[in-house]
Amino acid sequence: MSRPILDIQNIVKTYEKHVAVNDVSFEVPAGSIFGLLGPNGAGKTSLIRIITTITRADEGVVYLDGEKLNSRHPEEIGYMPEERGLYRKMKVGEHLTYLARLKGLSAKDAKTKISAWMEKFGIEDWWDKKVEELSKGMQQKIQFIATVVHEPKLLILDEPFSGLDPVNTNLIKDEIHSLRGKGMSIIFSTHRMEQVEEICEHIVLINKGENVLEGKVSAVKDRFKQNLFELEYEGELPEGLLERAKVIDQQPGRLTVQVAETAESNTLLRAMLDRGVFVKGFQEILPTLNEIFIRQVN
Ligand SMILES: Nc1ncnc2c1ncn2[C@@H]1O[C@H](COP(=O)(O)OP(=O)(O)OP(=O)(O)O)[C@@H](O)[C@H]1O
Repeated sequence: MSRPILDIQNIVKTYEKHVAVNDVSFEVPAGSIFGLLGPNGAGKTSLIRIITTITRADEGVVYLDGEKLNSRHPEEIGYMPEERGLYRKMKVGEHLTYLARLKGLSAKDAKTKISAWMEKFGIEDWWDKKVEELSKGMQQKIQFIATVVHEPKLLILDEPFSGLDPVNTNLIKDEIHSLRGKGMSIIFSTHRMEQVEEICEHIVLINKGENVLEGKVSAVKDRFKQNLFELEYEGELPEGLLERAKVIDQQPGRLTVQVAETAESNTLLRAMLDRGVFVKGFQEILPTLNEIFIRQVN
């Protein structure tokens, strides 16, 4: 396996007496979109602030691309916090240039790259607009540009779609996929599990400061599956066909069953076909990440 972009080992963070992060370890595979999940107060922001060197861990160590976290690393990370922080009185172009310069870009490079992003988003005429003249969603696009303009190795996005309409959500989503396609690694933190299902390949679930679940989304779902299958058919089901399966739900032409083990679903399907049932659909029902999240944090 290639080296992870981020290797988090035994991180502990305590605020006065409250342990916000309690011995958390996980790896973020390079070039992946990784979901950092957990309920309110789980410790996600505390972890992100350690990764971005805003605060220090009390214990543990973080490696970015194989190197122990150090003062050069902020230039290699792009962080879009949930609390957006743009200076309202500054003009958009000037503001983006200022932020890009902080991340190490030359004035010339900053201008070229910012202009390219503004053009890509169709907002090139916003250069001289003041931040306060922009709507919340418009400011969010600016914040996204500020986060990615220096082409960081690691992008950390906290609720990047909050406040965006569906068109702009898709625009940012497409950009996230395109950046990932160019090799960027992306940590995505959100409470919207359907977005995680859609976007992330790996996840870690933090609860009460601890890592309670991690892995590939497909493997996590597999681990929590309950051998449920949905069948769509035409006609009547012959007597005795469902003897070995537990019927969870039965509607005309549609059946949800639970079998003792996955292989039994094949036996059931074969029995249906052998007995002349016209099967229109047959599929396994895997738990949603939302269901898994709720089960794990309760
Ligand atoms: N500066 C601080 N001082 C004291 N306690 C803090 C501080 N920052 C966070 N905490 C506490 O640490 C715990 C973890 O907070 P954190 O912000 O990391 O959670 P989170 O997972 O990001 O939550 P959310 O999803 O609500 O943003 C919470 O109990 C919070 O009250």
